[in-house]
Amino acid sequence: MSADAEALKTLLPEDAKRRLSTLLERQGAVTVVLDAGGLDQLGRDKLEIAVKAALRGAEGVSEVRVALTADKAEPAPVPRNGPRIIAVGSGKGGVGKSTLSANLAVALARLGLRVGLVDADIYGPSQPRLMASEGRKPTAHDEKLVPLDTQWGVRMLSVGNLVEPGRAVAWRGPMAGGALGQLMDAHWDNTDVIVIDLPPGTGDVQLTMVQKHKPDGAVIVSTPQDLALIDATRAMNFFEQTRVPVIGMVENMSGYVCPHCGEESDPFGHGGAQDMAVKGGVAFLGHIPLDLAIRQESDAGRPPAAGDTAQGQAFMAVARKVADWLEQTA
Ligand SMILES: Nc1ncnc2c1ncn2[C@@H]1O[C@H](COP(=O)(O)OP(=O)(O)OP(=O)(O)O)[C@@H](O)[C@H]1O
Repeated sequence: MSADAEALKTLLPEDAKRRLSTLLERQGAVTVVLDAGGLDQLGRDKLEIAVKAALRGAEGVSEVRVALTADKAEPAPVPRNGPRIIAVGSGKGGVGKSTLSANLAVALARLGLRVGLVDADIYGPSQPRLMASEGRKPTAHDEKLVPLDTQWGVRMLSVGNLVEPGRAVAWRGPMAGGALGQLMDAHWDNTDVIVIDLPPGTGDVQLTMVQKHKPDGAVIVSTPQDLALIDATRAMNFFEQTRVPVIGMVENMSGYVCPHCGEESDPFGHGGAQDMAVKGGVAFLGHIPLDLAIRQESDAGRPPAAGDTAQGQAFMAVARKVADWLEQTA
């Protein structure tokens, strides 16, 4: 552990020091994992607030994320025989993370895998629209949700299928964590891989999700713009800190193909994410063009990856690399 992290540990309230499992610091972003065993909701809230208050003012700290886990005495997670888990993350919203997640799931299914899709983007669930399951409600048996079937062979669960649109927006961290737990602990038998569409950013909800459900790997989506790339770096650091291997980076909205004349231009630049992947030592999984057809088809609930258009091929190329990674790390 670096000297900075050691110094930060001394600033924690006494109770938090006793409960500390991990404290990591990277470029001003501090990740704190605490054992919240025996605490009720009020106690958990107080602990989280106290830790954030203690560290936020500290020199060089720009961001504090807190994850509260169950009792420390609980056995460490054993290797699962269940589905592999791939988290799709981004440093910020609007870069096409949900679009990529849906199309990656459909493309992996086309490659012959049995695929599940979990929409963990609880504050803006868009998978029901992208996967044409709006208004459908999953059933439950044995107190576990049964994923919805879709016409592309991908089974899915989204908070958007559980609550009325807009209702989840007011949820606080623990409620959000509970809802995500239900989506993950569902009947995912006969599934090879679950693709999780994470909420944008690198905050507490993402941290809890990653701590609790231990993805096997992460795919990071970015646009080629400089600002988006700064955020993508944060996402990369986040997965590194939480010990989730980064499978690679996808550059979305890369090169604009004019629907009228077919000419290609680069409104957001081109290749930035690829350069960053190379510099950061992570694999580059491919470019997805900025193409009106992708938005129109996605909005209409027809994932482009299901077709053989140029857009569909771009998603298939990314999925092939992810499938290779899954095979190599099996
Ligand atoms: N390659 C693309 N070409 C054209 N439009 C795209 C492309 N990728 C995504 N979009 C559009 O951009 C918008 C944002 O995409 P999306 O919802 O997937 O992003 P997000 O990163 O998941 O956003 P949020 O963080 O808000 O959930 C959508 O309208 C989507 O259809």
